[in-house]
Amino acid sequence: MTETLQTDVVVIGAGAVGENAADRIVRGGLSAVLVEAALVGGECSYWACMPSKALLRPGTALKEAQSLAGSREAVTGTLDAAAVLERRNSFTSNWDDAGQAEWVAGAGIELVRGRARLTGEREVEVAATDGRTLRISAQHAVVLATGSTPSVPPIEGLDTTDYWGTRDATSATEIPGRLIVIGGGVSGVELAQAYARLGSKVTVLARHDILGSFPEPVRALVQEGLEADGVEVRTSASPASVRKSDDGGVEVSLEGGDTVSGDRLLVSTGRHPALDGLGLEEIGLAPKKLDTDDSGRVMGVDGGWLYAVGDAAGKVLLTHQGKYEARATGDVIAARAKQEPGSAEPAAWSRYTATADRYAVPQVVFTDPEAAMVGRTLEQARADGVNASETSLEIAVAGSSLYADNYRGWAQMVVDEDRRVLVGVTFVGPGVSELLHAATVAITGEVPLDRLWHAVPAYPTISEVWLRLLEKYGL
Ligand SMILES: Cc1cc2nc3c(=O)[nH]c(=O)nc-3n(C[C@H](O)[C@H](O)[C@H](O)COP(=O)(O)OP(=O)(O)OC[C@H]3O[C@@H](n4cnc5c(N)ncnc54)[C@H](O)[C@@H]3O)c2cc1C
Ligand SMILES: NC(=O)c1ccc[n+]([C@@H]2O[C@H](COP(=O)([O-])OP(=O)(O)OC[C@H]3O[C@@H](n4cnc5c(N)ncnc54)[C@H](O)[C@@H]3O)[C@@H](O)[C@H]2O)c1
Repeated sequence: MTETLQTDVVVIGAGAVGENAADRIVRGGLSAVLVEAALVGGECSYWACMPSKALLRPGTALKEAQSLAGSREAVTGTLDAAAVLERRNSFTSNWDDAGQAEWVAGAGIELVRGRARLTGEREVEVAATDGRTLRISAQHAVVLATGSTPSVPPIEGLDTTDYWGTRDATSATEIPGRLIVIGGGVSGVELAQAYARLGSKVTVLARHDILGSFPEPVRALVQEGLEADGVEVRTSASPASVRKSDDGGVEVSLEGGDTVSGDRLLVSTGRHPALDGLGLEEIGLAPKKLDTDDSGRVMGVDGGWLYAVGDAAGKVLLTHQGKYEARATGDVIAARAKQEPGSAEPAAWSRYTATADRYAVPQVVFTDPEAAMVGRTLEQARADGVNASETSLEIAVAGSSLYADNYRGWAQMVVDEDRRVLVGVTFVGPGVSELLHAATVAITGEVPLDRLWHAVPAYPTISEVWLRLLEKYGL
């Protein structure tokens, strides 16, 4: 049976990003239908951010207690893996999205459960989970918030071997004896450490180095942290083939001849926008990646009614940044519908653009030590034509020595010398994730270094490293 529905805006995908886009659209006075094929809340809530951080945090808390004389003596046991998994389950609401669906209803958004595809201009068809087919006409816009899909590397034998993706690793109910991780990116290192601390013997296979987008001192300290937990980190290790071993486990053969054996294989080799099966060809698009402007509008679509946000847009694959894009896009759709001034061609840094995507994206890698970076590295800044300098030092201040015995960390600031403002800041060390937002504010606000000098860090905190950086810079 086919039914028709009219609304102002259709949002496809109810991950964190789609939810936020629909919320802003409704707050802006328009109606919105939100279509979800699986769980409302998406990847981050059930298979990514929340469960992975829930798997990591108890190990870090234990390590923190062990890093101080006095509390160290009080810790006599090891992690209770079953209790960690149980706590993880509570953070995913046991993979039940009733609470999220309730929030959607409370926000005045109409939820349709099913798989959506574009069938023409402002037209969406949904194969609903209850068997109906819905044809939805959107008066103003359609927003793609369909997330991303794991990229599977062309490794011989992988298609016939049983392996874990990040979804399996974040929702697992058993701790493998020996875990092989292919991919030394953010997911790979976080999950490697989580499982090592839960009792697995872990080997990471990184094609080049781990955390390739971070400066070298970060990579070195995180690698040391992994190795301290017994993780074997093999860099410049390219898997050539994979096969099931005779003992029921898995064997990975590396280019050059070495073989690594394990009980489980985790493949975490990146993700790409989920655009397949969306009917983009119906409107003359067939991209691997969409081209969007800073308001989220997809370029090359007559009438400018199609938008993409979050992982689907493929600019920054991070929840907080996708939600930021969703706020800008939701607001601009509502404003354009009302022809509000400044919404047609919004200025950079207006509420209708996600300008920070280009200058000030913060990211934390929740390993122990943590790695935290915002903005550009020295190399990125120079490649962008910025007259950039770098100042870096080891984190060794009163606050860090109190935080942990034998504290080790490193900090770097990248300065645009022509404007004397920060364009990038990186920290690595225990507890540095909470330092990052100060850097994000300084970069986004383009705070002049001579004024930043007057932002005095409280004593004794790890933030004192800001003062040391500015002093070393020459202030
Ligand atoms: C292991 C792991 C850990 C991570 N940890 C972090 C972290 O700590 N911090 C961080 O910021 N980011 C983290 N990320 C990245 C983060 O998970 C993503 O950036 C975020 O989930 C993207 O949100 P989204 O709403 O764009 O997409 P998703 O959360 O993927 O949501 C998209 C939704 O669209 C639905 N959908 C797709 N196609 C259709 C269709 N045709 N019809 C209807 N519905 C459809 C899907 O079912 C899904 O629910 C992590 C990623 C991984 C893999
Ligand atoms: N804490 C966080 O914010 C967090 C945590 C996890 C994931 N994420 C995000 O989710 C996205 C996906 O994470 P990810 O770690 O899968 O992707 P990624 O792009 O960060 O890392 C993928 C890694 O796999 C490697 N790789 C690719 N093909 C390979 C092959 N054939 N053999 C060996 N190695 C190969 C790459 O060199 C890279 O190091 C990322 O954009 C990341 O930012 C964020």
